[in-house]
Amino acid sequence: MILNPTAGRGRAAALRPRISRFFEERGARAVWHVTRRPGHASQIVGELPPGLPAVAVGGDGTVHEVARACAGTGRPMGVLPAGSGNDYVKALGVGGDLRRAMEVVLAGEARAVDAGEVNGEFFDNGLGIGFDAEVAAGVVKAPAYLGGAGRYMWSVARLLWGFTCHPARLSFDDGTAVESETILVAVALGTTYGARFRLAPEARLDDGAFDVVWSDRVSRAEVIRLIPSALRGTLLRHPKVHMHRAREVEVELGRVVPAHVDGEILPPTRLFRARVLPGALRVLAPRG
Ligand SMILES: Nc1ncnc2c1ncn2[C@@H]1O[C@H](COP(=O)(O)OP(=O)(O)OP(=O)(O)O)[C@@H](O)[C@H]1O
Repeated sequence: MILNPTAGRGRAAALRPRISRFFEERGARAVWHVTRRPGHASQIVGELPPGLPAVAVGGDGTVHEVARACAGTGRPMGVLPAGSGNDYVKALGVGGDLRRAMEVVLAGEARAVDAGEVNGEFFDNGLGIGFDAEVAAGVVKAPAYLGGAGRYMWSVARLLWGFTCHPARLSFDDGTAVESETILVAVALGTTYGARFRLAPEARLDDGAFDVVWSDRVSRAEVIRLIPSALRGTLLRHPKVHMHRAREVEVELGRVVPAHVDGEILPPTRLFRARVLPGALRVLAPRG
């Protein structure tokens, strides 16, 4: 168990006795490793005996660090949701319920799923460029009492007054290229971003491809109307929202635009080259 004690605003640490008890009662023993700083989870996993499963106990930041260290090694990764954002467990088909997630870790099956890489940075859930990343960066300023999804909504609302669309050229590995002025580009492996927003409702973790989602130029009123669609997962029905499935994508922006992978902010740049790493991760997922 790779526990980030700060995840979920400190709530993750308090889950430890409950998790230990669950496994003990079923004849298994949880061995705990507690992270001390950002990046520590990857280091801990790198030092575990080969083949032993590593279970991320935290939010998507912890999953990102554990996944990065497991990718390409054959080591299975489990996830126990204990953060303020728990997007990856939704893509896995586990959901946000801790008890169900513990059952999957104990009795699920190891499945190969895709990961991604952009400008040399690993990701397991998605790359977001533009509005998405500005929202992720703004979440840290939101009042703590709002909780995960509430803090994300707070950041969305705050940004609506000043957002701009970004000139972008998207080139895909099948030779297709499009130019647009978009509010964001999501290069998605998983379905869900920012705790609740289903930006890529049709994405599958094991199809060997990204679902790349972008928009035409949109006004503030249109963005406000798009938010409920993003929450419901019906975004792709909107005529100004587009999706293309690709193994590789290059996104060139007219100017430097903020971007993130799995919620972690990337160094500023105008050019993003992303490719799928097919089947690079083994994850503990529900059987069948
Ligand atoms: N001991 C630690 N002290 C401070 N930060 C840590 C520690 N261990 C891990 N971290 C960092 O905490 C960050 C947030 O973790 P995580 O995403 O798992 O939790 P969260 O509550 O869901 O956070 P978020 O609100 O970002 O979704 C990660 O980027 C990780 O690098």
